[in-house]
Amino acid sequence: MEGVDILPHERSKTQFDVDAMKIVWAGSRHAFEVSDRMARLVASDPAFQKDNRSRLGRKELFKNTLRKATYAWKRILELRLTEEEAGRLRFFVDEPAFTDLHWGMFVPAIKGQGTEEQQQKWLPLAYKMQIIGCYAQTELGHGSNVQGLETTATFDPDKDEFVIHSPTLTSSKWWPGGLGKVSTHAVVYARLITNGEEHGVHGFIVQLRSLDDHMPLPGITIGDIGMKFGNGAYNTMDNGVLTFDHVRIPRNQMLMRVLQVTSEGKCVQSNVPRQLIYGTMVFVRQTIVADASSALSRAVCIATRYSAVRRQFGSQDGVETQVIDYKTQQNRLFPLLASAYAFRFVGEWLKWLYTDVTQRLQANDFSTLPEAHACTAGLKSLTTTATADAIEECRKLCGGHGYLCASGLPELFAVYVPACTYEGDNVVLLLQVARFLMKTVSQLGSGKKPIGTTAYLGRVQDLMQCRCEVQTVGIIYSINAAEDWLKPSVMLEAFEARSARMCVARAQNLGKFANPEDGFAELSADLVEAAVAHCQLIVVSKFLDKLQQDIPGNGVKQQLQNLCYIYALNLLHKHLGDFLSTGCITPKQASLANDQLRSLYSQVRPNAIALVDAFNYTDHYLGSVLGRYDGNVYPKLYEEAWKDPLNDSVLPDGYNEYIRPLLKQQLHNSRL
Ligand SMILES: CCCCCCCC/C=C\CCC/C=C/C(=O)SCCNC(=O)CCNC(=O)[C@H](O)C(C)(C)COP(=O)(O)OP(=O)(O)OC[C@H]1O[C@@H](n2cnc3c(N)ncnc32)[C@H](O)[C@@H]1OP(=O)(O)O
Ligand SMILES: Cc1cc2nc3c(=O)[nH]c(=O)nc-3n(C[C@H](O)[C@H](O)[C@H](O)COP(=O)(O)OP(=O)(O)OC[C@H]3O[C@@H](n4cnc5c(N)ncnc54)[C@H](O)[C@@H]3O)c2cc1C
Repeated sequence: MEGVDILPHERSKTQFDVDAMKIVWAGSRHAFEVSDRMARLVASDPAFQKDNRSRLGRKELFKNTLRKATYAWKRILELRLTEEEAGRLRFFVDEPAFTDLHWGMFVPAIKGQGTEEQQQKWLPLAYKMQIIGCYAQTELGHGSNVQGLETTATFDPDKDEFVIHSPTLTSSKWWPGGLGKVSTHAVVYARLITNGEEHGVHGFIVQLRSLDDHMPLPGITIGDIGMKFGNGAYNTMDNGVLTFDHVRIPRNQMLMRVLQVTSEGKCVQSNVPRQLIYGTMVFVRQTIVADASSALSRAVCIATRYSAVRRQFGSQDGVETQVIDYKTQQNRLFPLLASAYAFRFVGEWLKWLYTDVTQRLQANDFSTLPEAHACTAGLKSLTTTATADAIEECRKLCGGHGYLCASGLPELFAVYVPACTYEGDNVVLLLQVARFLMKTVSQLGSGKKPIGTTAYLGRVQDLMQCRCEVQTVGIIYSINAAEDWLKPSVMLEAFEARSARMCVARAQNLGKFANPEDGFAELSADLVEAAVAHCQLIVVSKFLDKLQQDIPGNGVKQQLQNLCYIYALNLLHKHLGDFLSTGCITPKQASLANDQLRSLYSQVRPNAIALVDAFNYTDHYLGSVLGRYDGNVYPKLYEEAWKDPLNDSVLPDGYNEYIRPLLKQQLHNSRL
């Protein structure tokens, strides 16, 4: 069987209702319908063509992005799309652009940190795109350490204005997307100074460019920071540099939900916590988790379809084996497939958590903010690291052809990998989670019961005390056969115990230091491991929770169960050292877990193609010859090669200048 016959044959083996799975993946029938409509709209419009991106020079590429982004906006208005539809349309256009920062950070910053009055003034302008905004926080010399920003906003009571200034080279704003060439406005983060006193970092709405001729306003120097990793990729974005030379803005352009500055320069703290200044980052981190499942599922879809099409080495009847049938390929690919689903569900849950904390904040209940911060920071870190690694693994899973731009994977990797850095470097964010965990553990003795995602720390403490005498044989008695690993309570217990024990052990080690900050710095690598264990537990537990829901569709739940256990058992295998060294499981139980994992791979194998079809990606969105829905890989790859500009002529440019003289010289020398 060749090419176009393979994937239909694979699909005929499916053991579940793919249409029902599509709805589970999308989150609801409504979400599925919106996504499906927007994906088709984009795919069918030649204006959104994207297959030439990697061949364009920077200027052409950027102009092309401007064209697409403004055309997308025109279509959004013409079709009167809802906010949800517009978001999906931009998603399927699949080209990083200034609009991501305008809608994704500038608008949320004003919503989250602006007063009612400020929102009323600025949001309508932003909603109509009469102003275009970006989020200017990071500086050349300071990114992770927000408290270390140098830009100043000094209040001048005589004029009722703030003076925004960049005192040093290192205080230049550096990186903000959309800043370099497009934004007319920015939310700029700067140290507030009133009456000679410092009041920490706050956000200010600053106009950067004239609304008439787009020229930078007096005192503002602005430009693009230069080419980034990869061809095409994130180079569609104008990440920018910006300096201020005593730029004046009215007092009412400081975002004042957290702290108000009066006309006398007095600071009045409102009843919301200071940390809300970081609120936009919490919001964006939550969306980045949802995006991780999109990027990962896209790579996995390409690698899975291609692994079914690709054959290597013989079988007795002369037909080579589909590479997807090799256990090694399954062992690399299926955990990534499972992770895509796992991240989807934890992303759904995180969205719920974010909505919940936002509603509480509006009612002046700030109690869940630390947990929301820890969860968004930790899950952003966990899912983006795993996704970036997974995209690269998918490229390798596609062998040599994965290295071709036509596979779609090099560009996907180049676009995706900065997610490990932006919106908080992943290690820095895990250290935030570790701080939260250590604080929680330190409060256990005081009788304060941990809640939410840390509730298990209270429970497992009890468990550790009452079963300490049997620790050498593992704390989970009930695993005596491979199938025992398929019990949700067993899996949860193993992950909870591992995380709790790692946290408690780290807390005990911290206690040995006279100065806790010294201890934290010295043990930070260990603390990061505990934070990872905690975040992995959250993902596993939210997947298990998902399975408790009513999931309609023939065989759908069974497939999700298989994926959930593959996700968890693969993690267990990868982090076996943690599980064994903390005495949570025995080597025998670990070996049973591996047996179970292999058995699950066999169950997923006939459904693999349908499980990636359930993502409902159009060929346009996938942007991959290897991942085509019809599996017609080789003829299309062959066709694609001829489109390369090098093949425009038989003889390359430079033949007469270089190749011909070289060959002639060799000929001449050989005749001597
Ligand atoms: C396939 C294509 C995919 C495309 C994907 C498209 C996605 C599009 C989205 C975005 C595009 C990219 C745009 C990128 C934008 C940016 O990068 S913007 C800049 C982001 N910058 C950062 O994230 C900086 C990271 N640093 C920080 O967050 C902080 O400085 C810190 C590390 C948290 C440290 O803060 P601080 O110095 O103040 O330190 P602490 O003393 O540790 O904390 C004080 C207390 O505050 C609590 N805290 C900290 N942060 C928060 C928060 N965000 N919310 C709530 N609370 C917070 C902290 O826990 C301390 O609490 P405690 O005192 O009770 O212990
Ligand atoms: C594509 C892209 C888009 C971006 N868009 C924007 C934007 O729109 N607006 C904006 O304001 N910013 C933006 N940024 C900037 C981004 O937020 C920062 O790059 C990010 O916060 C990391 O900060 P940094 O670059 O200073 O890294 P650094 O903090 O300098 O990190 C360097 C290394 O030091 C380590 N490190 C740092 N601190 C610690 C610590 N305390 N303990 C242990 N290790 C540590 C890190 O793990 C890392 O390995 C963007 C960045 C990129 C790459």
